[in-house]
Amino acid sequence: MSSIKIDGLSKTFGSGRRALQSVSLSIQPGEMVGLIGASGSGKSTLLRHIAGLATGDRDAGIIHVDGRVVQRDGRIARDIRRQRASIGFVFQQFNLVERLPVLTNVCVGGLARTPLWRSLASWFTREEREAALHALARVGIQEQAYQRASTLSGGQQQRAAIARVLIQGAKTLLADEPIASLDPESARRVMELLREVNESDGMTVVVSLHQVEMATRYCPRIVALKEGCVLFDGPSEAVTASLLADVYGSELELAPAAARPRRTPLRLATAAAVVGS
Ligand SMILES: Nc1ncnc2c1ncn2[C@@H]1O[C@H](COP(=O)(O)OP(=O)(O)OP(=O)(O)O)[C@@H](O)[C@H]1O
Repeated sequence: MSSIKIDGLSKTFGSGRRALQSVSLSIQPGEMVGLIGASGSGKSTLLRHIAGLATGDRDAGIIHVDGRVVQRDGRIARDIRRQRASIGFVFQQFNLVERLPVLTNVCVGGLARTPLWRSLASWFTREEREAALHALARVGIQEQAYQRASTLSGGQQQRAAIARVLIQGAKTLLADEPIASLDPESARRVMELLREVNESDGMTVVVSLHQVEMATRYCPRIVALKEGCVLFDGPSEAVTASLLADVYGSELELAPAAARPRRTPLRLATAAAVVGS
């Protein structure tokens, strides 16, 4: 059974903009997939649809996660709250409640299993707190557990967000440009953490990234979107310069040299050179 199965998903926004066009994908349990594409190609829209945070066009598409329907023909499944408990979502901007302690933010990951009144009162059991501390230790920020989330660096906040997904007990982790606001070292640590969660816990990870080099380094499988369509779906080793030129087009041409993909694999550097020349 696929971890994520998407069949014929299309999404047209009110403006008439077709953000996704007949997208079909099948992702197996334990895969780590990098989602790449130029700005506006539909990466965030696709991730939000998988998580049931947005609905596709009517009569166009069905999404299963762990064998259960998330949405069908533009309608969200009735049991979506239960479904969401098994889908972790990490955002570019961390989505922590800044005035609350890190520990509370992480405990909230167990929300689906917690009665609403207890969550609202920020009242968690000792077991829940211990589990949150354990998750914080795993992501390497246990010493910050009692600080307000706002006092953490960007990288630490993103690691807290991942700890929250660990508490959630999610089988699938969707990460929407999780390193876009981070410095290179923090970005590397977050990507290492995603890989660790993927390999040690067998969690399925789908991560959208602007940095092609990061995507090919950490994700064995790459899915490239262009104008809402799947342009490429294959192993990262098969990502070539000409593919990148096709995926990014003028965006790659216009990007400052420092922002272009560099280094390994060699063909990525070639892509920048070819397209930028
Ligand atoms: N709420 C919305 N209303 C109207 N159009 C939208 C909405 N959200 C996204 N779009 C459009 O859908 C297309 C896909 O957007 P999306 O954010 O998924 O792209 P992306 O690949 O994630 O881009 P980026 O890398 O810049 O974040 C874009 O043309 C965008 O303008």
